[in-house]
Amino acid sequence: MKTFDELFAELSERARTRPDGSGTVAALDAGVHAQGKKVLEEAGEVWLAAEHEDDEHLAEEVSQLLYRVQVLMIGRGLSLDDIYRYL
Ligand SMILES: N=c1c2ncn([C@@H]3O[C@H](COP(=O)(O)OP(=O)(O)OP(=O)(O)O)[C@@H](O)[C@H]3O)c2ncn1[C@@H]1O[C@H](COP(=O)(O)O)[C@@H](O)[C@H]1O
Repeated sequence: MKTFDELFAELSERARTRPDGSGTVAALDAGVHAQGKKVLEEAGEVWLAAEHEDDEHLAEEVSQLLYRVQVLMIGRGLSLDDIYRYL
């Protein structure tokens, strides 16, 4: 189990060290267009799960959306503070 900030730190480290076999490195290399499509895809799955699935399934979909948003943020070079100053 990890928090939003801990996942962001882990993904930032993946971006920095680029370990073999990392899905995050592949997602970053795919570029902002592919990253944005993933965000939209996961957002749609969250919406559908909220309407039709149980809490467990919904929570899993939300976790995937958060992951995809973090990949897009790191791809564009945004930090957590860049976001938090608007919350
Ligand atoms: N939290 C996640 C996470 N959430 C979602 N995903 C990716 O998103 C996929 C699920 O999304 P989809 O529904 O689009 O499934 P899919 O279409 O079969 O996936 P793709 O073929 O598009 O990859 C998963 O198979 C993962 O590839 C994640 N990949 C990694 N993490 C975490 O990120 C960290 C770094 O991971 P690596 O970079 O892979 O080492 C680790 O802590 C992981 O647990």
